[in-house]
Amino acid sequence: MSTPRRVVVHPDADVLAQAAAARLLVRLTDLQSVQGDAHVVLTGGTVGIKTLAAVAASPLVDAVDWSGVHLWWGDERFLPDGDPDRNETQARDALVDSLVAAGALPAGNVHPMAPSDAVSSPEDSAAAYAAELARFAGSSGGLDVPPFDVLLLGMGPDGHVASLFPGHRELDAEGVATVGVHGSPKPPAERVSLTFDAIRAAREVWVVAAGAEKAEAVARALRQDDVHATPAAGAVGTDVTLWLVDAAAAGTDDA
Ligand SMILES: O=C1O[C@H](COP(=O)(O)O)[C@@H](O)[C@H](O)[C@H]1O
Repeated sequence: MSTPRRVVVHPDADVLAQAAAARLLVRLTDLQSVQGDAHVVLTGGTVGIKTLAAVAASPLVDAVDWSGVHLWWGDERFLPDGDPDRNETQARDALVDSLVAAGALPAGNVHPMAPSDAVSSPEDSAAAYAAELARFAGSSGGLDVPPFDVLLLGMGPDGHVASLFPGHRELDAEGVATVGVHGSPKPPAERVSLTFDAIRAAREVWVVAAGAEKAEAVARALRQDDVHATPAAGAVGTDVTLWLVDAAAAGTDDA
């Protein structure tokens, strides 16, 4: 079912974020030399947001034609619009709003999940997102999602990716692109997430993880543990599955 996982180890979280940002910017410029629109799925989390800040600060940010880039989210915390804990809010602050304000990124290319003050439940938000994803779906059949070029995922110390948590029933969702999530062990309890079917439709999946507290989960995921115990083990792309980690998360940090 999977492409081989490639692992790149960087010295620390800062270098990891800088390198992931550079990799994303180069990937986008490469893609734009051979195709029209590019679809990127953003992640929340410490390294995910640090990476977006590094994109914003890079001189290469202007090498990308952002008018041809669509931004999606892999998961969202089900909170009111503008809540500082929303992945959307943090991504907007780190990168997205500056690109929109500069006129580089059309506001319509930004596709957030509906917040809790716009819809009444995580399920409603998930359904609305599935419909938005379907509007941009390719013609290749399968799940109705856009042709995701790069899908970024952070990973929690418990091995969760997006809002797919160990032992939760959403891990087994099939034939749907999105799910509402209740009872998340990491606050807030209510969330919205892409499913594994949607994640695995992406050409390239990049998992970014830093810190010694994630080393055990990284090791379990890389030895392809059961996804019910370590959801990150199930995150694979159709062409590339890339793990971008720091030395502490790789378990090679002697410090
Ligand atoms: O809650 C979430 O956590 C994960 C990982 O976050 P981190 O701070 O441990 O890096 C993140 O990937 C996910 O998108 C987010 O909603």
